[in-house]
Amino acid sequence: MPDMILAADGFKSGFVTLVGRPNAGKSTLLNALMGKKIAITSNTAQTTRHRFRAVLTREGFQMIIVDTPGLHKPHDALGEELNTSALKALEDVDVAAMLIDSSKPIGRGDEWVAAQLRGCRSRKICVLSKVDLATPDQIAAQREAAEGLAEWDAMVALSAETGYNVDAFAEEVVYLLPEGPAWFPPDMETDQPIEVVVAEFIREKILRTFHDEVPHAIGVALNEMEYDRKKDLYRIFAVIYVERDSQKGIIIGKRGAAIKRIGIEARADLEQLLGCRVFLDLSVKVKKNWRRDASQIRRFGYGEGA
Ligand SMILES: Nc1nc2c(ncn2[C@@H]2O[C@H](COP(=O)(O)OP(=O)(O)OP(=O)(O)O)[C@@H](O)[C@H]2O)c(=O)[nH]1
Repeated sequence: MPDMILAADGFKSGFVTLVGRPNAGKSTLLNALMGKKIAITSNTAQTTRHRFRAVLTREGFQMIIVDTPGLHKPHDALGEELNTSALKALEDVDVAAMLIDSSKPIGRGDEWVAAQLRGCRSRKICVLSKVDLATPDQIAAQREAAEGLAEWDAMVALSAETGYNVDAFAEEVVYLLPEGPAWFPPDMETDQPIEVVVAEFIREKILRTFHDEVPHAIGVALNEMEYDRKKDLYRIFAVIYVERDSQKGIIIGKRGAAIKRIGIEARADLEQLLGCRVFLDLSVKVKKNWRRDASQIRRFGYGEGA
């Protein structure tokens, strides 16, 4: 990275959080802002489990992005954990950006998220997401409806998928950030340990392969991850935890076909992430009710205090 002035008159820095109901497009926007894949995405709602920090440093600013899990009404212990961390993320951020899917009518979920936002002190940006899926009339109507939800400092209609207006969104965020120095080194892009990112990448492949068949019933733990310097190769041994024998069967598939495909896809992504060859060993274990036990959730590395 070239020399960069990281503390000077006019340098801006601060914390930004992306909120919105599950599937609104928060992780995709985070990846689009970063210009690379950092967060996992999928069609299954509530994909994001970690309070995740990404750091974007450019000439004149540093934004630290907290990608919150979708705010929603909890229905099990995992849900409660997610809600608590989402609400915590709203405190003490400089800018909160609420994503509203342009292609879907505003619903009670959006209203609920907006109500949480109204009470917080941060500056607020309304993001109308996924405009590539909506007609101009739909977007105009959404804009009008969204205006009544909170007192917005700015409103941006964008598509994280095509990249349309992602830069405009970044500019609005920077405009609203306070002046301050860079808090992190400019080449640092995430504060997650690499093991967590690796486990999340594997989980993403499973969610994408099975959609709603095994939605929240899986957790991924790494038993071992070691780098072989001589061979320039990572050896990764991961365990996929499920709640029931039937789920184990689904994940393994006929004669191991499903888990083999997951392994191949995850390995391709991991080789890109780690910049070297990867040997990936996946196994599946049944652990009943792990989702209902909050201490277990922490042990798996999800939620607060992980
Ligand atoms: N067409 C289109 N699809 C998008 C866009 N942004 C996100 N998506 C898709 O919408 C789905 C949900 O996106 P995510 O980024 O995972 O949503 P999220 O808000 O992080 O979801 P949670 O983790 O459940 O809170 C994924 O299938 C994305 O590919 C967009 O701008 N255009």
